[in-house]
Amino acid sequence: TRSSRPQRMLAHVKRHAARGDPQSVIDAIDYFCRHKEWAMNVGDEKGTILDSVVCEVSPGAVLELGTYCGYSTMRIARLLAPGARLITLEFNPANAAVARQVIAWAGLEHKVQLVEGSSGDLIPQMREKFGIDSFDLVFLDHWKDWYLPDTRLMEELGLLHKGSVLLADNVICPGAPEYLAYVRSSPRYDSRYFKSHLEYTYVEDGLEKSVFPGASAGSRP
Ligand SMILES: O=C(NCCCCc1cc2cnccc2s1)c1cc(-c2ccc(F)cc2)cc(O)c1O
Ligand SMILES: [Mg+2]
Repeated sequence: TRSSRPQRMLAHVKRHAARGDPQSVIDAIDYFCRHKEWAMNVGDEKGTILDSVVCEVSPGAVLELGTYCGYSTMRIARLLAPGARLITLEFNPANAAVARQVIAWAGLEHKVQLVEGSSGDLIPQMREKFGIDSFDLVFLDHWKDWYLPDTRLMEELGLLHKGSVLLADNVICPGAPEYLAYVRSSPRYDSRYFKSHLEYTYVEDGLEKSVFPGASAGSRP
């Protein structure tokens, strides 16, 4: 049967990127998506903003919701300190299979744990299955109407600590209006919009960076 777009993307990576060189894999995917076939990676423009947030937070524990082909997974993992860990969740097994190969081609598999399944099922298992106490950084890039319920779930499970950073892709296109309203409305959330463009296009999109206030915030002093 006809190959899938992620499979064609992987073939392009194997042909044009150097094994063990994450930047060459990132560049190959950007070239493929800009000049051959559009795909929903965070892309180079928003990717630069993602990089700057990762460097600023220098997280020990990162959760990525939505792996797709592993593009943002690599952008994050290549910047992690030794011993820091990235757990990334992907719902679609075919995409997960491509992502594993992309991440391996970049030589980043030892920094990344890719888990297949839905965030609603997996987030409650983070402690028992992955020994995670809390996340320093969460990159939200999965179903847009799941950003808010999953954020509430992480709050309720105590998976966010004071200063944890949430970085959400696509808050304009396709959009996550309920999530935006939530993180922007609470006076104690420190939320900021980084205006950019939908990957590989001139359409407006952006990333919302929200610093979690700590469980006690919002209650009376
Ligand atoms: O849907 C998008 N990403 C989500 C895929 C969700 C699959 C998963 C669900 C799930 C549940 N639990 C755990 C893991 C996961 S992974 C998406 C779409 C566009 C886009 C598409 C067309 C268009 F015209 C304009 C923008 C751009 C983007 O940057 C995107 O990220
Ligand atoms: Mg996205």
